Amino acid sequence: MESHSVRVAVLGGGSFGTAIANIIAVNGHPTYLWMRDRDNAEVCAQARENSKYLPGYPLCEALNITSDLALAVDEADLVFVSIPSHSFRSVAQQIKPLLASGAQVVSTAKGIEPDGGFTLMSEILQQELSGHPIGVLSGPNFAKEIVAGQQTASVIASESEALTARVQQTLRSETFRVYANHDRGGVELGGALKNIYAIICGMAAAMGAGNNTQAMLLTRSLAEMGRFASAMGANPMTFLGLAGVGDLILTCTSDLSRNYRVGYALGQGQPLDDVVAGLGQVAEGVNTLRQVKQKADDMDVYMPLVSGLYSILFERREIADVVRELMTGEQSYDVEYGRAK
Ligand SMILES: NC(=O)C1=CN([C@@H]2O[C@H](COP(=O)(O)OP(=O)(O)OC[C@H]3O[C@@H](n4cnc5c(N)ncnc54)[C@H](O)[C@@H]3O)[C@@H](O)[C@H]2O)C=CC1
Ligand SMILES: O=C(CO)COP(=O)(O)O
Repeated sequence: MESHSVRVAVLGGGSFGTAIANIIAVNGHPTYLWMRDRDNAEVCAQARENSKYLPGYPLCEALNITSDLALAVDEADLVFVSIPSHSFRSVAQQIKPLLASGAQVVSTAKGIEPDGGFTLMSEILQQELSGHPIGVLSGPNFAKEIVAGQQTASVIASESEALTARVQQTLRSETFRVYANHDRGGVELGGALKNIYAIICGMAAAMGAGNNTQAMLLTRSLAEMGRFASAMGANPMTFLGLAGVGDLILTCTSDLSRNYRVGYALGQGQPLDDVVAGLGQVAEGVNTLRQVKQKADDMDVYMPLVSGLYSILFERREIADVVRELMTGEQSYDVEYGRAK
């Protein structure tokens, strides 16, 4: 436990923000969970439960739940931004005038800014909150399993050793373990990219894919992730860690994943807009697919699974035709880090 208490703000009263805020409050640190909706904040504070996102899981009595952003952020030593990528920049801009100097800021979002510039969430924080130490938290972390007390590991990535040490101390518990990594870009890309492949694996499962196919998809997904990350200057070895293969396996094999559920529904023939609208939570993989497809084309990075899913979701191609094309295309190398194809 950190020698003194750390004042923490968690922004975003959804599944993941609520889960990590609760851990930190249970650990005895003054913790504020900010959610934008005042009525929802008051109901959660009274009920000591986030019934919309994590029904049935009581929240620590010491956890402060508020819709007052200034109150939440004021004098915070450490701020977690658990806001979906579509609104991430606007929230970062809102806290800019409120942050104490030296406050450390950590993104938990696993997405890419939707404006087509391929901006990562930590890059948004750097742009909007320059001068503040920045980190990224990612890994195989289903919020529902965290609050259920399942043993979980996560990774905090930052150039700042002080930030990684503080996050490790603030979040650690008997059921939550945090590993450090210096490759912030690689950890962040891992968290974002895996959501694309979760959609693919959910779709395959809905269509009756067996274990052979799931194993092939997981392996070739990892190959594409490493190839793309290398082209982006990240360390491909990062993808052998929790934010890479760890989160890929988790999210591609469980219907606890929103992205997996989107893919499954698509595999059953449901229209994308209906599926996303019916989810009630964020599924970052749909936007990430658009951004990664564009970036891979721009950089001429070979990502057949990304291109195949893109053609199904946005070019109305039949799944069966795309699968046939992928299976009968040019055969290449198994492990090809450093090779173009
Ligand atoms: N780092 C990790 O291991 C994990 C990260 N995540 C990521 O963290 C982010 C949040 O995920 P969840 O909490 O699961 O999403 P969620 O869909 O459960 O909740 C999103 C929350 O953001 C709020 N929100 C949306 N737009 C907003 C705005 N403009 N201003 C203020 N609040 C706004 C919503 O009201 C909701 O409370 C996502 O990018 C997700 O991929 C999710 C699970 C694990
Ligand atoms: O990132 C997650 C688990 O690590 C949550 O995945 P989904 O966003 O697909 O639910």
